[in-house]
Amino acid sequence: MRTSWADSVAAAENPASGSSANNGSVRTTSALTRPAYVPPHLRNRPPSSDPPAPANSGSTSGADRSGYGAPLGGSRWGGGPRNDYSRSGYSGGGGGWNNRSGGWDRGREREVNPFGDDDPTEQEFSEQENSGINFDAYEDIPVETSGDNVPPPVNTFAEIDLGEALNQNIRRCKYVKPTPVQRHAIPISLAGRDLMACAQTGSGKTAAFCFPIISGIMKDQFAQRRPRGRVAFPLALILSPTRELSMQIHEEAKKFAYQTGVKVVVAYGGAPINQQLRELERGVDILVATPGRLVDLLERARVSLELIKYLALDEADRMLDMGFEPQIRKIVQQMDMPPPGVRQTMLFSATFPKEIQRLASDFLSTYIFLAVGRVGSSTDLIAQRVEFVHESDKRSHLMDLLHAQKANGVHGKQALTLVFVETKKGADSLEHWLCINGFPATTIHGDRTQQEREHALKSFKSGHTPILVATDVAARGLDIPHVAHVVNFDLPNDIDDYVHRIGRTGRAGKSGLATAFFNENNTSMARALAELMQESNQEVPAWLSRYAARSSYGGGKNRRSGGGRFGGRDFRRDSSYNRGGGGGGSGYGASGGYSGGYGPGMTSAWD
Ligand SMILES: Nc1ncnc2c1ncn2[C@@H]1O[C@H](COP(=O)(O)OP(=O)(O)OP(=O)(O)O)[C@@H](O)[C@H]1O
Repeated sequence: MRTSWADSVAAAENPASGSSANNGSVRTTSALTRPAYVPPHLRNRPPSSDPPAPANSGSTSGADRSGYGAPLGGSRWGGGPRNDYSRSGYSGGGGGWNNRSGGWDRGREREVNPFGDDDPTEQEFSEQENSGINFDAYEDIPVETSGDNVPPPVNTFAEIDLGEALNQNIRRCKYVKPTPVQRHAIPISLAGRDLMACAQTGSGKTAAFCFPIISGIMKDQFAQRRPRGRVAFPLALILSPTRELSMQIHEEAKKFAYQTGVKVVVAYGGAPINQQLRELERGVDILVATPGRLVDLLERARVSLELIKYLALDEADRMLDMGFEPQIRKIVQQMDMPPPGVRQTMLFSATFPKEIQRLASDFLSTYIFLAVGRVGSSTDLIAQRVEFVHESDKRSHLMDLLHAQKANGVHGKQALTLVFVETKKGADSLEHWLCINGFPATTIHGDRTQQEREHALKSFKSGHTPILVATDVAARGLDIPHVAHVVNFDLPNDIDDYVHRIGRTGRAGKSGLATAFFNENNTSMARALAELMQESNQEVPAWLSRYAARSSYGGGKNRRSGGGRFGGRDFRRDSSYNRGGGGGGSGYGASGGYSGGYGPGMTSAWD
C-alpha cells in the first residue's frame, strides 16, 4: 500500500539514516585567547608595522540585527554547525578582521571563530553531523564530463592538496568525504580550468567552488590585496541571485576560510551600504555579492575587479536569464574584470537549460562541462507527491496536511514546512490565514524589508515559526536544516523552478517530502512534472499521466526537448552547435533569446 504523506513527513523528520537532528547537544563554550595565527602562505614574511585596530564585531552583514531582540529561544534542533546566524559574526563579540590594510599583516588579527567552538577540547569530531550524510544515495549517480583533458576525480579530501588550514576547516565542518560534485569539480578547478557544473540540489556545490578559490588564494604568493585609497580589490567574486543566499554563502565561506588568512566579505542590497563599504575598506579577498549591490559599488568606484582571478556564479542559469543578464554582462564584460582565460570562471547550478548554457559560454574559456545526475533532475531523496486540488480547496487542503503532520510530528511539534506561493500578496494573505487558524507562520518575499526577510528566515530556522510561506525568492540555494516538507501551494510555470523549490528539503543525503497542489491551471506542467517524477523513481498518479499524455510540452522554455534520460546534456554536443551556432559568439546577445520565466521587473525583488 502507498505510504501516506503524513507517514512520509514523520519519516523525513526521523530519518533512520542516523542523522543527528535533535541530538540536543548545544555547544556553549566561550572564546578563548589563542596565539596569533599566521597563515601558512604568509609565514617568513616581514611583519607589518601597522598596529591592529581595536576589536569590534567583525560583522559584515550590513543589516542591523539588534532590533530582533533576544534569540528566539534557541534552536530546537541542537547544535549543528551550519548556518546558524545567531552564532557567528553577528554576535558582536570580539575579534574580526579589523585592520585597515588587509594583506600581509592580517594574520596577526584575532578572527571570529565561525564554528563558535574555540575550546580545542570541543573540537572532537565525534558527533559527525555531516557524516550522517547518506552517501550511498549518491554513489550510483551517473556523471558526465566533457571537454579537453578532464582532470580525474578524487575519492577523498586527503587526495587533494587544499592546504592544512582548509583541511582543518573541512574537519571542523565534519565533512568526512567529498560529495560527487566535489569529487569531480574540485580537481578540475584546482587545475585552473573553467567549469560549468550541474549537480542536484543539496549536493554540496557551495564547497565545490569555495574550496578551490580559497586554496588558490592561499597559494597565491604574489597577490596584492591591499585596498588602494578607498577602492577594494577582491581576488575572487562569487555572485548569487538573492540576498539571503549571498549571506549564506558568506557564512559558509567564512567557515572554510577560517584561519587561512583569506578574508571574505559580503555585499547585498537592502542593507546599509556604508557598513559594507567600511568592511570592504578593511580588505577583501573573496567578495560574495548580489549583482545589483555590486553594480552600485562599481559605479561608486569603491570596488575594482581588476585583480579578479576567480569568478563563480552560483545558480548560474538564474544569473544569466533575462532578469539578471544585463547586470551580469555589465559586471563581467563592461567593467575592469580580466577576460575569460585570464580569470578562472566557474558556473554552478542544479539546472542548466541549453539556451543558458549557450549564453554562458560567452563567459568561459575552453571549459569543462560536468553533470552529476541528469541536468535539472531532482534527487531521489525527496519523496514527491502531487495531489489534485481545486483552487478554492487549497487552503483547507493545506490545513488538513498541517494538522495531520502535527499529529505525526515529534512531541506534537510542527515540522518545518516551506509553502511556496505565486505572488507576494498571496504569501501575505496565506500567512495571515494560517496564523489566525493557529499555525505559526511567517513569510518571505520581495516586498518585505530586508530586516523582515532575515527575521522571518531566522524564526523559521529556529523552529519558532515552523511554517514559512515564500515566493520564489526562497526557491534557490537556501540550506535550511530540517525542512521536512515543501508544499507547492501554487505550482510554478517552469519545471526548473519546481526542482529548486523542492530542493529545499532532502539535502546532504537526508530525506524529505514535497507535495504539489495541481489543478487545471497547471496543465502545461503536467508532462514535465510526470517525467521528472518518473526519473526520480516517484509514483506518478494515473490522472497526472493522463494530463501529461494530453498536454503539449510545457513546463519551461528550455528543456527535455530530446526526452533523453541521460547523455548529451552539454549543449556543445548538440549537432546545431557543431554546425556553427555555438562557441564564442553564441547568437544570444544581451537582449537574450531566453526569458527564463522571470520578467525584468523581478530583479530588484530578488537582489
Ligand atoms: N562533503 C560533505 N559532507 C557532508 N556534508 C556536506 C558536504 N559538502 C556539503 N555538505 C553539506 O550539504 C548541505 C548542502 O550543501 P550546499 O548548500 O552547498 O548544496 P547545493 O548543491 O549548493 O544546493 P542548492 O542547489 O540547493 O544550492 C550543506 O548543509 C553542506 O554543509
